[in-house]
Amino acid sequence: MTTTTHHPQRTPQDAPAAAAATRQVGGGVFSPRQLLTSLPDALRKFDPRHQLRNPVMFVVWVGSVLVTVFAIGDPSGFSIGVAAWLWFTVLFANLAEAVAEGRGKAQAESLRRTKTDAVARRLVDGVEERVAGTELRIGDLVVVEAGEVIPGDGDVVEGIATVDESAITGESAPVIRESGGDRCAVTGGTTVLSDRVVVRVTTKPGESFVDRMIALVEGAQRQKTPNEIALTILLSTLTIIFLLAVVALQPMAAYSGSAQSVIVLTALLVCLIPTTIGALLSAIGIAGMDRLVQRNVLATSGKAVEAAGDIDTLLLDKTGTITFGNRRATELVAVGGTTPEELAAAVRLSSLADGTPEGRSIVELCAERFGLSAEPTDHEKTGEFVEFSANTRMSGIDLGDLSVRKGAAGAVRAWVAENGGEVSSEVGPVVDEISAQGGTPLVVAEIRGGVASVRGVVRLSDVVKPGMRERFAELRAMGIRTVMVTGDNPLTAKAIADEAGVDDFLAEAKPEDKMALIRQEQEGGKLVAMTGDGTNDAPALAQSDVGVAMNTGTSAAKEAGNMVDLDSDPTKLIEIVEIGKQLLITRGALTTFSVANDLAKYFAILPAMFAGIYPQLDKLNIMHLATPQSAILSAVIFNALIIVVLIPLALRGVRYRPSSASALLRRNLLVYGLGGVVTPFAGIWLVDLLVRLVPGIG
Ligand SMILES: Nc1ncnc2c1ncn2[C@@H]1O[C@H](COP(=O)(O)OP(=O)(O)OP(=O)(O)O)[C@@H](O)[C@H]1O
Ligand SMILES: [K+]
Ligand SMILES: [Mg+2]
Repeated sequence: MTTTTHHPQRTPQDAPAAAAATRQVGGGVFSPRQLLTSLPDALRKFDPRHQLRNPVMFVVWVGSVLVTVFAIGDPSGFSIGVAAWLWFTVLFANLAEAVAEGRGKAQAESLRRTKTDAVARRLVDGVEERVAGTELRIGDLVVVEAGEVIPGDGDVVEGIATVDESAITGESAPVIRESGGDRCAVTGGTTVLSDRVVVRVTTKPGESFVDRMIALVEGAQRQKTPNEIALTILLSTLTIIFLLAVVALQPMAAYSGSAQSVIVLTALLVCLIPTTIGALLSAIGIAGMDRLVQRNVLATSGKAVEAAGDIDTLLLDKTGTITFGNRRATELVAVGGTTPEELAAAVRLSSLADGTPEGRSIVELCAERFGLSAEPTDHEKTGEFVEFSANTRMSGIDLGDLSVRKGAAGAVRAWVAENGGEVSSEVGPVVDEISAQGGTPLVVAEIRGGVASVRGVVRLSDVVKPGMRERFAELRAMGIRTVMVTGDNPLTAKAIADEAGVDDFLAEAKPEDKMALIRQEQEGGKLVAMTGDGTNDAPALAQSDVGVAMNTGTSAAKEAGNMVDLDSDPTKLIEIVEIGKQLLITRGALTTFSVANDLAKYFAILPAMFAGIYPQLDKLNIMHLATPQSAILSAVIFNALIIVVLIPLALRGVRYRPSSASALLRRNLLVYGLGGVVTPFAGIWLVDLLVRLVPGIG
């Protein structure tokens, strides 16, 4: 069997770059050709059932039908022109959504290719049988050896292997997957490169990670977020107000002897209701998800992506998130007259059945340094193993009248005291020294012949991932407080916290403490993000507003969170926050633009419409639009074209630079508010120059 130490560690810095290179297929820059390739999908969206989901565009759809009926009854350049351009308005909105969805399709395609029909070697009562991967059920055990594709999602329950996950992560460096610890989860469709593992299947066929990923990037599972629903309600309200305003116009117009036709009123209504944002809203949301996928992050909810834009506090677990997480025994320190050999014998015994990476590394160290066997004798097999848990923070064995425990210093001290023993004064300084250096001390104690005593300390070493400090500084600049939460002791926690550069830390945290800390922050009105990898992080990941599970982590962690980072890079949250902020800003900016745009159109068209009856209004017709008809048609055309013009911005997103919320608001009001007022005047004037050439209009 290989050991984990000699494998190259992939660094979180270069992973996203490599992944991005392979992920350019679907995303990246917008090209006008996408408008053409998405046309069939856009046409399918004319289905009224689809339109109903978007009240603003549904009104346009109904208006188009209405005007078409009238245009057929009384065909003219004007009526046909308005009808055609109203349909174009609906088409352009459909296109925006179809283009956004289309970018995910290419990614989905490349993912589908990983769904090979792998043959599984299922274990039934220790006997292997070959079945199709699609026949696997939750709980099945399968054997996978070097060169074979893992047939389904699951947890490694036996063995250790290097796995090529490039099919999913785009990252070519192999990763280590092993039983017992926080790095046990494997994904169907990835390939085992070395060794042999037994995997317990954790998902049903059709509901695997890749299946869900495909559904996600295709936007098939997209549901409106609470923010989107709120905005849709606001837009619908505006639509109703404008509908009433337009209807109220008619008696006024009739009174002055110029009752307006249904075509004109419908055209006016469509120009006034917020069609720009109505058309682009869904594309903005899909594009946000897409940007995440391109950064190798999978979000299961759009709500989480939005929440990421407003995060105040980020909690990170230590082992496996801030550090690489392959915590290994590197030294044994005997205390109180115990010889190193005696300590090794005791700690080996306590770890023989300990399947965690820590436990196995202890057995390996004892074999390497003391020549002790890594396999239990028949007598040792009769012992009762005490499994490690994050709550007890201890593990060990009871064998006849001998009991051995190893674990966190506090937990083992308490165990010794409970059993009437005394802790040698040598233990404290050793524990403190290991902790101060960022190592994790495991204290080893025994009850032998009825006497409880500490025999020594194991040093577990782990390495902080590079580049953490700079990236936490970036998070600080974005106004986000970083807190490391760990089950480890306060001294170790402090040493690692200092090295990594987090703002604060919480040590000796049990799973429920991590969750309580999140609740406490949330009760103070804060939005909390959490990154973690372990089963003991799962409750906290579920409680947090944004729960990012490391891909290297356990299935429990991945299920509990609402995002998975395929690169297992805890500082990925910086990009997640940026994407969230960008999403919120883009939506805000385009809403501002849309509403300003609509109000401006009101003042642009009305004077031209009524100039015939109220000649004094002609002074307000500052653009000197040719005729009321050309003014109306020009406005409808402009109203449709602006949607297409803004598709690239909706997909790309408004750029986010760290700055205060009020500065950002001021800038956006200036650019998108003022821009929204001015553009229609210029745009309608330009379109009018062309439209007036159409016979019967100018
Ligand atoms: N196999 C083991 N046997 C005995 N004690 C262990 C074992 N593994 C870990 N411990 C002790 O239990 C403590 C708590 O472990 P836990 O997994 O809850 O947190 P952690 O891995 O240290 O930190 P994090 O929460 O950041 O992952 C560890 O710090 C260590 O002292
Ligand atoms: K409009
Ligand atoms: Mg842990």
